[in-house]
Amino acid sequence: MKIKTYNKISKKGLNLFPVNYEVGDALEAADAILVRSATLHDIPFDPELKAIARAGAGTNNVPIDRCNEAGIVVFNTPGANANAVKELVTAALIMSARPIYPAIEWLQSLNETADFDKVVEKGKSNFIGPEIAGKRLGVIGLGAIGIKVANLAVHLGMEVYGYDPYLSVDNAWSLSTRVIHAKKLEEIYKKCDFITLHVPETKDTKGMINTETLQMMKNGTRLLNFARGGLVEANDVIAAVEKGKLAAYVTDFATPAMLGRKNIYPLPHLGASTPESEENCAVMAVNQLTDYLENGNIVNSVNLPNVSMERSGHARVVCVHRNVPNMIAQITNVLSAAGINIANLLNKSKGEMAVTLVDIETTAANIKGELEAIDQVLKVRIIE
Ligand SMILES: NC(=O)C1=CN([C@@H]2O[C@H](COP(=O)(O)OP(=O)(O)OC[C@H]3O[C@@H](n4cnc5c(N)ncnc54)[C@H](O)[C@@H]3O)[C@@H](O)[C@H]2O)C=CC1
Ligand SMILES: O=C(O)CCC(=O)C(=O)O
Repeated sequence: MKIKTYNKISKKGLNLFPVNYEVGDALEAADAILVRSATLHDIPFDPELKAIARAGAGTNNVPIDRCNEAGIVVFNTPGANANAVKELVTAALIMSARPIYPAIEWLQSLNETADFDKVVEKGKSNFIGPEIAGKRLGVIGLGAIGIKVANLAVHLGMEVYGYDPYLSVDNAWSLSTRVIHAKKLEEIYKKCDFITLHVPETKDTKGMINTETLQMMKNGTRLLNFARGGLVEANDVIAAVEKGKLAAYVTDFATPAMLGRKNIYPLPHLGASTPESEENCAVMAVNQLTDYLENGNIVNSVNLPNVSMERSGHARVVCVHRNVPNMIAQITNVLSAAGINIANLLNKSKGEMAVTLVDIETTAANIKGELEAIDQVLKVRIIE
């Protein structure tokens, strides 16, 4: 198997690939891609490409529609970098209130003088900022990161409002009972002193922070964006900071126009940049990819269902297809016409996509073409 990497991926993960795998950033005709933040939108996919693993959470750098058309499974690593992001957001929360960055900048600019201590003591009055305890924090998106941020903020003495209309049952169990359920985004915008974004960038969330929504916020709101740049209309946010509507904007996703501006604190997409998170993501991504390439099992895919079946029989047929009627019958008809006995079968669907795993008693290399010819079948593999 050839695994093409598009970013620097932790060795701890890469070392888990079977020894006969070729792994590198200059491979042609790759069987799988391992990527962090590099965008794959303009990259043509080889017919051999079976899977893409995003070592991280957000998959908006992967063209999911194109992957669906080609039967390519896209994985991510849910939660693997959530603690790293939570810790940076905690720093950002305090940085947005206490002018730590300008204070350091000012101090660094001082020259050595006899009255250094006096100058420092006098100058510090320019760097007063409020405490976060007792203030209201709105957390938009209560997934792996949002939950950790919300729970921590409760411990820091904040009154926390959470908004997530798609909150999963597992996440609900992990959320502090002291987090107040905001039923509408407006509630967060109107009530909160601090707002932090933890939603994926989708067609629903793109540009959600704009002149209209900023207008609903209290004067002097502090906004944190460690989710995606596309969630905010950059020019509207800059204008809101200029007018003081936002007292601070701290973001992992700066635009050039945001640089050098007072009260805008840009970071170079550092949320997941800890050794622990880089290792967690790489290990999870490599294990998921290997299980798919070796066994057709799927765990943590964003476009295909989870399927895991113990290997039995002689070989496994992996069919990725559209979620339409009569697929199992057509696949098993091809097998039975070839006199192949089925040892086990599993079929699952997710949205418009589905996968069928069939363990068979004999080899089936000769029927790959027939399976591929079935209408709505997107990718077929026979794993011996
Ligand atoms: N700065 C960085 O380095 C990192 C940034 N991220 C970004 O943070 C995002 C969230 O990451 P995780 O918490 O790990 O993902 P997650 O998938 O665990 O959580 C996302 C949450 O957003 C909710 N959601 C989706 N659409 C929504 C909407 N329209 N309104 C409100 N809630 C909505 C979902 O129900 C889910 O609970 C990622 O999609 C990614 O874009 C993630 C990791 C690192
Ligand atoms: O890998 C990275 O550094 C970025 C992480 C990220 O943005 C994500 O997981 O969505």
